[in-house]
Amino acid sequence: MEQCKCSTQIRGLTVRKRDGVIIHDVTLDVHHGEIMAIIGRNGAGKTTLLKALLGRIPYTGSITFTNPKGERVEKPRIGYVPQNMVFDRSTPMTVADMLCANLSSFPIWLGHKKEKLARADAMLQKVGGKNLLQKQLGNLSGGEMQRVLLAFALEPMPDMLLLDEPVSAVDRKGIEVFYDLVTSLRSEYHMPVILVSHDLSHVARYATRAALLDRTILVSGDVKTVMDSPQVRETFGLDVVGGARA
Ligand SMILES: Nc1ncnc2c1ncn2[C@@H]1O[C@H](COP(=O)(O)OP(=O)(O)OP(=O)(O)O)[C@@H](O)[C@H]1O
Repeated sequence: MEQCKCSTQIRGLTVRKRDGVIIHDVTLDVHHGEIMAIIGRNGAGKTTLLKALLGRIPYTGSITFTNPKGERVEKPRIGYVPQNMVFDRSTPMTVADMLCANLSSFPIWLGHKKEKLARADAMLQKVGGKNLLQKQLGNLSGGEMQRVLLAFALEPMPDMLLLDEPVSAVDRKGIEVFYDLVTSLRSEYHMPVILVSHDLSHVARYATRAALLDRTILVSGDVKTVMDSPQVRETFGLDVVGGARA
């Protein structure tokens, strides 16, 4: 499989909405092969930063993607696992319907072609969800839904993966399985991952670098440096020792 390619350079990124500035002058580099955790209080602008990276909202400043040779990549493939997915839980739609719809323009009510179903199954196997194919979306647990969303984000294999609080409503075992998967994607495909999280112990355990955002980047660097910084202690109001609550 082709190795994932994109590093990103964010320079002077500012997002404004009617009520004023949401994020201001954000400058950050994320290199391929690293898991960059974005941490910060509620409303600090973390999701807004991801939306700007996805090109879903207008911004000023620049976001540049480059391959390992330093060449610019104009349209990188970016996989996104959102904070949550709002949908009608009574929908008869199955995981197979969702994944196959992503794989073809064939209307799902006409059934699925065998090869698409096999591919959807392979996508699920990659994320440890091999028995989920025929389940209805409304019957999935939080952890199962996260795996389906991850499978969805990985087809086609992206150049960069964005995860927004991917483990809310997921139990401890499910969280570990999810992060182990993300870690293996990083090592197997050298995929850069940007992870928004409130859980500092997960950040300490799984991220390679971190940045504290509060409308702008207050501190960034290796995880320990960021965790030990006065800015993080002040924001989260706790002693952080090696990334865990003291
Ligand atoms: N479309 C919008 N219009 C106006 N304000 C918005 C819009 N989207 C977000 N905001 C505001 O921007 C701020 C940052 O929101 P954002 O969702 O990026 O924060 P966050 O750090 O991800 O928060 P949380 O940790 O609570 O998920 C919030 O005050 C929010 O109300």
